[in-house]
Amino acid sequence: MTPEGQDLLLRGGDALGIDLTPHLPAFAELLRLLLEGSARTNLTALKEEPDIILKHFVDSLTCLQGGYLHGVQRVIDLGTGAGFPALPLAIVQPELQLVPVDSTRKKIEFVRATAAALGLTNVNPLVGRAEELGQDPEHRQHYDRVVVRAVAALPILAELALPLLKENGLLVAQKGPISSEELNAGRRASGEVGGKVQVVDPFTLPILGDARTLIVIEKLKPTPAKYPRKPGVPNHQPLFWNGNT
Ligand SMILES: C[S@@+](CC[C@H](N)C(=O)[O-])C[C@H]1O[C@@H](n2cnc3c(N)ncnc32)[C@H](O)[C@@H]1O
Repeated sequence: MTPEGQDLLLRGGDALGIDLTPHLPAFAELLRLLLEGSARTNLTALKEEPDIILKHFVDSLTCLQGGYLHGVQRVIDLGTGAGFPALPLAIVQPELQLVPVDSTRKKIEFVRATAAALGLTNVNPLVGRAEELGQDPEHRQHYDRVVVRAVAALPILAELALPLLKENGLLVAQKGPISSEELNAGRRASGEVGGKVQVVDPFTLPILGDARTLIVIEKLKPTPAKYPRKPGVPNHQPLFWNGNT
């Protein structure tokens, strides 16, 4: 990582109240592996150092705002892609037990190899679909938190994530700006699957100023057995929602 990149990362961390100085070597290695992996296979659209630092590393850490991940253990990252937000979280919060999940095997292979190279023993990646894990007794009602960044519209996320949570567990969703239509559908869908939207927090990404929204949905009661529906159905027939994802 260049000195300019280090400076960006530290400034981004400062804006979130996190001193990333002790983690500079891990993030530098993550950057190197991501650039190397992206040259071999299509892992992420971002290829430039400043973009990766701000839009992947710092952006991933914005889900620590509000303290929703403090004092918890089992955290599943649905649709982790190349490992975001799971890998930055695992670096900064080693006490979290993280399960990054993606339906694309090559992405999970990258996450597994990268976690091993970084010595992150708190990361257990899994190839799978959220719809299947949500009906698997090993995973259903098993997690304290679900984190999810840039995967689907809110009503879809509610159906995919809530079955995986223990009661009083939280879905922490990192999104861009959200329309009132999507939010209303997300509220109704959350109620349908046993949860409630508790927090809608608009903020801007440090340094770049891009609009972001952190949404927290609490699971209040068990999710009806019919949810999540079969793979693909939540996306094609989202609960209470006809908009674009
Ligand atoms: C736009 S990428 C976002 C990746 C990562 N969260 C990030 O912020 O960089 C969405 C990822 O979600 C995965 N995905 C979408 N639907 C999924 C599902 N139902 N189960 C598991 N993975 C899913 C895709 O394979 C893709 O890698």
